[in-house]
Amino acid sequence: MTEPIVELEQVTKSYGTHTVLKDISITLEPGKFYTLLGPSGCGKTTILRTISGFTSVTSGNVLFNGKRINEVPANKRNVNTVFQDYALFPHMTVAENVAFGLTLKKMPKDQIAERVANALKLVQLAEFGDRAIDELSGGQQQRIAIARAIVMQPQVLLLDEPLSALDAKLRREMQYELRDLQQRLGITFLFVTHDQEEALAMSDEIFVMNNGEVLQSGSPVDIYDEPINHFVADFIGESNILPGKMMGDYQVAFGGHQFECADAGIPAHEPVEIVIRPEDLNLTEPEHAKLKVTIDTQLFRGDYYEIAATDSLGNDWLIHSVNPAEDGETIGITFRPQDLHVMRYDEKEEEFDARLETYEGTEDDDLDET
Ligand SMILES: Nc1ncnc2c1ncn2[C@@H]1O[C@H](COP(=O)(O)OP(=O)(O)OP(=O)(O)O)[C@@H](O)[C@H]1O
Repeated sequence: MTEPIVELEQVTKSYGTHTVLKDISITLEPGKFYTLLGPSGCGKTTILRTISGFTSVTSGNVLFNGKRINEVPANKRNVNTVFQDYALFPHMTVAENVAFGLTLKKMPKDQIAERVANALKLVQLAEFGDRAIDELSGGQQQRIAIARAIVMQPQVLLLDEPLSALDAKLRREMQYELRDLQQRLGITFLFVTHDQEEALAMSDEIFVMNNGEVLQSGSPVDIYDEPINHFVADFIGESNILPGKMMGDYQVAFGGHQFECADAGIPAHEPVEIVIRPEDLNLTEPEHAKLKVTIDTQLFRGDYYEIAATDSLGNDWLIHSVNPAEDGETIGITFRPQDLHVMRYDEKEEEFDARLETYEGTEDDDLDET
């Protein structure tokens, strides 16, 4: 494994009796794009602040290149932050804004000019150095805030919801740009968002947080396909989450029937939850499927129909289908066993990872659609 650049070891942060970070352990490797994803107030910004040095930790360690930096002041850490509101100085030009940190460090003027020009080029605003800040669009201001951070040549760039003030289209463009910039610079980005689509699109690795804890970490695909619990399954993408019962390895019961699945290592008869993504469900004639649902309503979403339906036990279902259905119609739904994911109640990430590792690849690849 590559040597980590930043590590949080069992970091806890409390304000009085209010604990906002609970035993956080995360590792960042050089040159990767990481995202902290979670709802408002879950502690994302506080994690950034413990790394940048603007907040002290109550217990635990913050390491940078293997060295403990708990007591190292913010200005001595090789980390820069891009803030949500950009925090640009309105009375300075673009170039003066970008140069600000280097001027404070008393770097020679010609070197500053060269570094500023490079940074502006990297964010595609090479010609904008003499502009006033209020002559820039929101997206351009956003890029200047990034230029001001990268001009310092940090080893780690922290980005606190940097795209939240932009409209949807610009936000998408900036997602490409930021990802591209991270790859060109080759430095570690730790990006904060509460937007799951943004996290899935941009990250090498996501830390899903709730209530001061990291619930799950992994690649976007792993987290989407194998969420650890109800919160993660619900927060990331759209899901059908139903109560069920494990019947033995690769067998699970829910909705009044037993199904093959790709999950194992869970005791028989244990109550579990089932996740099936709406896009993994197929509509068929009722006689061709164990599960039958009645269509409640549907919305045309451009490239698919989003269909809301209910099964005979009263469970709600969300189905994405390229073909429309008819309101009130009873239809069958099928899915592939490998698209059904079983979650244990209260399983910890280490137990979940160990179980996946033991059983991964041992499932029968010839499982039939049910
Ligand atoms: N200086 C402080 N004093 C007391 N409580 C604080 C302080 N800073 C943050 N908190 C609390 O810590 C919790 C986590 O806040 P934090 O800003 O890290 O959340 P967040 O996930 O970044 O939220 P958002 O997405 O809304 O920015 C919140 O309950 C917040 O009220």
